[in-house]
Amino acid sequence: MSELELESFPKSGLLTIDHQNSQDNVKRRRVSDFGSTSRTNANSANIVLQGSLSLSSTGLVDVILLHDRLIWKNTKLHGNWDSLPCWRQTNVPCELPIAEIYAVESLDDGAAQRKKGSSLFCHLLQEEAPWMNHFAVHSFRRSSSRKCQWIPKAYIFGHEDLRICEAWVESIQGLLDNDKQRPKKLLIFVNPYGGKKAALRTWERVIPLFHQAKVKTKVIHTQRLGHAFDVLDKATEEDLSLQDGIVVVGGDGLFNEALNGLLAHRHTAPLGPTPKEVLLDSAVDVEEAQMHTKLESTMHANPVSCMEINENFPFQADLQPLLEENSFKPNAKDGHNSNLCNFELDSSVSTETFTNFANELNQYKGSITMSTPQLRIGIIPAGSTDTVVISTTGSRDAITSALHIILGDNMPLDVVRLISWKSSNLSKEREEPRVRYAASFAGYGFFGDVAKESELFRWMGPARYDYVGAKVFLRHKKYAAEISFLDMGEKSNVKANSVGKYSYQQGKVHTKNINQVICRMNCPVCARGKDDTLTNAAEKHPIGRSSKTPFGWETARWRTSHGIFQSVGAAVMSCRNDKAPDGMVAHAHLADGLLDLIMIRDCSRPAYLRQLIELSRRGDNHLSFNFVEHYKTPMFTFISHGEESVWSADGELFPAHKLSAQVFRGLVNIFASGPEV
Ligand SMILES: Nc1ncnc2c1ncn2[C@@H]1O[C@H](COP(=O)(O)OP(=O)(O)OP(=O)(O)O)[C@@H](O)[C@H]1O
Repeated sequence: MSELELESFPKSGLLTIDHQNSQDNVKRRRVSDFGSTSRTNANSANIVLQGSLSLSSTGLVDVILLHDRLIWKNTKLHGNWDSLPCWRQTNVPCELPIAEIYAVESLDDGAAQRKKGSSLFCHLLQEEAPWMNHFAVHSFRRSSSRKCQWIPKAYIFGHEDLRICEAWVESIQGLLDNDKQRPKKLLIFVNPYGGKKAALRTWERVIPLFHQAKVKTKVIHTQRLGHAFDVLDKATEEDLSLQDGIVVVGGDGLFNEALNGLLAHRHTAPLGPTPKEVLLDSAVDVEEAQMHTKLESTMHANPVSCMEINENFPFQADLQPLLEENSFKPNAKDGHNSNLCNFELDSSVSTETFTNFANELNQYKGSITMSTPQLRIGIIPAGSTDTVVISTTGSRDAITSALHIILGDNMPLDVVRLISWKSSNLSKEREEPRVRYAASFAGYGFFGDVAKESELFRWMGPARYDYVGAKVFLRHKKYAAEISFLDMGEKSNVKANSVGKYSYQQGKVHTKNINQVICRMNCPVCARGKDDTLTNAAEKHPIGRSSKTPFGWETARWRTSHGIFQSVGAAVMSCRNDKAPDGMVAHAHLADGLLDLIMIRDCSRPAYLRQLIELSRRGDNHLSFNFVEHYKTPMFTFISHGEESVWSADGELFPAHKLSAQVFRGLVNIFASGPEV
């Protein structure tokens, strides 16, 4: 049988049930994936079931169930299925991807009566014969006014023969069950304390969706800070293997706890480049500080040596020649004050050395020692900012998030590992570093201070960030620090050419090198590195860039920035939020293996205010201030020289003295598919 034609449809009953083919895995295709060819492949091999049914608000329809979608058409319209130009004229979607059906259920009399209140089909029910049987196909529609928001929508089909309804339910349910990505069992953490303290109500709103989809849930109401972390950290592999995913009903803080609880003892990777081991206390001795800066830069110039140094504290004698070889010069333009010096060392990393290091990290990238490494984390937003959920689904809506989870959406997410190194001048013995993971944002200086102080005002709810932000801004503190990072050659701004002053760039500047692709569903940038394996890692950058790309890894080099900063931010994702709908860093990606390092140097209050407003309103595309440096990097190290602030990593506060950070591409999987628009 070639293309299906409407005339070939039966006027009642069932034609075909293809049980054999219905065992195939469901193709996870969304409406947007079908394109113009969508209706041309309805051939007999694809058909699971077909027949005539009644559809609420439409009347009698001819229906075909394919392996990847459900198609129906009003029986009054005749002609070839391929050449129907005005399907949409009925205002009813006629094609529903299986990947967008979250549940199917028989409606017994009771359910049908309950549904009578629904405007969509009460009319039909009243007009239909009383012996009519019904079943509901639960899907969603996309909101026309709110980006990426999904609204549940039920399609009520009916037939006078109960067995026919049951056959349809069974067949559709079979296809849903065959989709192995859909979770069957979930562990849920509800934080009654987060955001506006509405998490319990939020959870109650979405429970019916999970019931309809027959997803079993085990719910834990968190009792205290760290509760979710402890549960997941202490969970045995057997406990975890019983779950298909972890869901948090809360904010970024609770998500961060779950993330860390899963990774703390299960992720292993070499520690990578470290900040220097000796404190440069307040940089009183500038000469000494410069010497250490030189040494540090030398270490960074050779990452493999750097890792060896980790093992052999304090420094190896054989580093000395390397140290002498490297040229080191203060940046003369900025050298008007030793404390404001902007030292920079451009040391190209040899291809071989870098590839070795990249391979080593790659080797450990996926090494989560968990029996269920594909365990996904989901978020139902009930926090104060909900950055992670907005950045990964495009919407701050509990129902939308619940639907993503039930449908089993899956995407990898970059995670940055932050290591806070503790050591003191008095004792040169190394202490155990403190390790923490973050998926959205880590910040120092202004950002750290706001995160720290806002905890004292939690009773204010989400408004605490505005209040504390204003307070910290007025204090206008500055911090001496040194940041070394692997510059991937994608920068959105020039280096500061004057420290302590500010001036605005004219027009659109310095964005030509930055990747302008906004991260969305099926993002090509995030997809680029998916096939990385150890075997081809030598030919590819660890973050997935081909060596042929203009700003690929052959241009990577270590840089060191040294001076007075107002804040340092590391954004792992775009950090969308209500105030900045495109994200604080609009061009950041969810799974490209890079973070956006934004260093804001000393500047006047008005300049800083303007920069903050620009950053929060319009994102990084407009960071055209010359006291702002913005680089994409997979790793950096940080040392504070003077008065300390704290690092805040997704709300978790860190001692700030020495820190190193590496991004692990796609380290965890989440229940999301990226913003659709
Ligand atoms: N019962 C509880 N009492 C006190 N704190 C709790 C409790 N349960 C969880 N917490 C802690 O509350 C912190 C914040 O929670 P959450 O992230 O859900 O909300 P939020 O901070 O308001 O939102 P956001 O992180 O989006 O700004 C988490 O770190 C969590 O550990």
